[in-house]
Amino acid sequence: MQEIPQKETTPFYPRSPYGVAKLYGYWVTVNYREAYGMFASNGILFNHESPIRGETFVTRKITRGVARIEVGLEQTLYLGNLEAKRDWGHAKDYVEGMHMILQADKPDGFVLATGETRSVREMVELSFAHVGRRIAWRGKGVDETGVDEKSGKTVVRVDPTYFRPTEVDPLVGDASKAREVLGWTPKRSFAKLVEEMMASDLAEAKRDAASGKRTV
Ligand SMILES: C[C@H]1O[C@H](OP(=O)(O)OP(=O)(O)OC[C@H]2O[C@@H](n3cnc4c(=O)[nH]c(N)nc43)[C@H](O)[C@@H]2O)[C@@H](O)[C@@H](O)C1=O
Repeated sequence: MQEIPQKETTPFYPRSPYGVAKLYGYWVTVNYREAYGMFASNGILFNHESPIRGETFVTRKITRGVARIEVGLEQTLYLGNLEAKRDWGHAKDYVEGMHMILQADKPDGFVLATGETRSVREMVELSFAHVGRRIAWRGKGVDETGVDEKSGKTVVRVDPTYFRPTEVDPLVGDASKAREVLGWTPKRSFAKLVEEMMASDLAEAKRDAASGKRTV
């Protein structure tokens, strides 16, 4: 990581082919703006989540997994790096931010982020707390497990398959420019985001349980 927190002027250091490809999009936008005077802006959006987030991204994987464990459809949630930290915001705030970027007086580049980080571990604890379960962590590294204090069952395990070859740690944004120039600030808290995702995934898990659907 080149600078913490990351702002518009922080040098890019992409850590995946996907990140590398995004830099093409970033610079071609700058180029069209500077070369042809087009209203072309970049939004540099940190992680933004919601109940309709894809099931393989870690926030949704956690809320969906916890809900399915709660209704008895699954036993265990397998995760990668529990210490990974992200700046997770609510997608609705980011969509509002994108709209504001396009209404600005002039085109430019803006970081949209909450400025707060949480770990995967915290996300797990908060999600289980929504169904009244406290997690006790036992062991270390790949052998670490999360035990539901109420039932004594192991509900979280580490699977190294999910480790990233080049982890970005910690990822946290500074959205001061968006606040000062556009008046954008995220309105929805992390706790509210998790609450919304858990409510949605619990409803879905209950529907799946009622219809006998047990697919992962
Ligand atoms: C800003 C950026 O945001 C997103 O990309 P991402 O940050 O890679 O999102 P993610 O939810 O896959 O991983 C978040 C963190 O969670 C850790 N982690 C632990 N255990 C598991 C695990 O079991 N699964 C996954 N997926 N991640 C895990 C993993 O190591 C990583 O540190 C996209 O919107 C992307 O489009 C984008 O632009």
